[in-house]
Amino acid sequence: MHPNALLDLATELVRQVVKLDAPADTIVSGFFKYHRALGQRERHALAETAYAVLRQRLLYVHLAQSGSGTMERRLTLLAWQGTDSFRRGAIGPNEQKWLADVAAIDRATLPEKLRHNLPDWLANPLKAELGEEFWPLVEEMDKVAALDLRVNTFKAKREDVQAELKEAGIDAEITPYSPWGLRIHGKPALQKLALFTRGDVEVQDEGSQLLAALLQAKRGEMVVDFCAGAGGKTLALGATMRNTGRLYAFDVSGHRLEGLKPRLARSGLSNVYPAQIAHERDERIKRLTGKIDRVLVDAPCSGLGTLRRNPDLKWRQSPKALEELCVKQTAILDSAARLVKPGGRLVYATCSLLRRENEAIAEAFVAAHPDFELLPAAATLASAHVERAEELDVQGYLRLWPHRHHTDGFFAAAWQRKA
Ligand SMILES: C[S@@+](CC[C@H](N)C(=O)[O-])C[C@H]1O[C@@H](n2cnc3c(N)ncnc32)[C@H](O)[C@@H]1O
Repeated sequence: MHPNALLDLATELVRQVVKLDAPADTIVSGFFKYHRALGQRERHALAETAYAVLRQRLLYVHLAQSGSGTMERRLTLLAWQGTDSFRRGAIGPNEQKWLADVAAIDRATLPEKLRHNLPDWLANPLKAELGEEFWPLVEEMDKVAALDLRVNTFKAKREDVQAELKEAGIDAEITPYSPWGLRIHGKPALQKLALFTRGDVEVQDEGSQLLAALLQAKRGEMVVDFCAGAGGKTLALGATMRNTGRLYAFDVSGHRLEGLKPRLARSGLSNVYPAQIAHERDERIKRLTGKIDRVLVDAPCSGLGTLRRNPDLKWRQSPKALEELCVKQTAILDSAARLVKPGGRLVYATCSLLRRENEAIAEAFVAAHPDFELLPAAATLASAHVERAEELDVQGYLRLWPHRHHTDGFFAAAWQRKA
């Protein structure tokens, strides 16, 4: 495609994502469905440019106050993630000069807000939580996440999958913590590989894999994945259960549960029972009261731990939405806890970085439920063959940070119901 035409398309995509009226990944995939002729490298340049605008939106909007052309074109030129020669081929001397002038600005002299590119309601609690580590987190969240795979150990061995990927020209390293993980840098097309279609691997961030390790569902048990969605964690739990016992996958969204079906078919698991529920107090759930060995609550949350992949969330979430989520999290956790039998295990997890959705919810839960006692994360994870588990534990909770662990941000608390 001619550079001018590609830049125009990139500008159009940026125009759509900065409206912030829908999730960026939905907009990007819809855009590519419409523009089918775009090649792999062109798609990559366009998507990464749109994401770069979202990551550093405050900075780019500030810099784009100068220059000419539409605001979206200026943002696109500033954030361009394709080759530089391509960008040069699409612009005239005036834009060239403007870009050079902007590049000469010393970013370190800019106000703090333009350097961290976060709304105050998010920057302030993170600074309070992390102190000097706030800036390494900011830096890490501006990076593109690596691609993590979870090996389906019900079907395959990690070293065999690694060798098969190597044969396909893909270098995959063993993840530092998860006993089932492989990490790939770059974005090779995996969907057509035999090991993907036959269900030997699933794409899953190492952090998500560690939540399944914390629940440690075993052979023959009754297990509930209370907020199963498209079943990323369900599949990991089914594999640790070695396809035995009974694993209920609940969610209020039938659409999300639909997404589980093809993955389940690939996985070879037949112990999973997906069911759409109306809400967390659904009659179907009540029948399971006190009968379940292990319950996972992968709660709906702000998703702010996934900013590397979903940078639009920092602009689309709000303090009000956060408060509503916290009410929901408390209600779901309360209902899910009723299912756990004496001696059974409950795990509450989010992919949020904020205390408000994490420690605060967990602390309020134990205050209201003295029959649940914390299972310290380090020892619990170590017993599930997680390497260097002590690095993941903060005050007994699993706490994953992008800049410390190179995973998405996650929180999880595991409790045992007293017998
Ligand atoms: C963080 S996502 C789950 C992701 C999923 N566990 C995975 O690994 O792919 C949270 C899910 O909670 C679901 N949810 C929201 N309210 C719920 C409720 N009251 N009861 C059960 N699930 C609920 C949402 O539909 C969403 O799929």
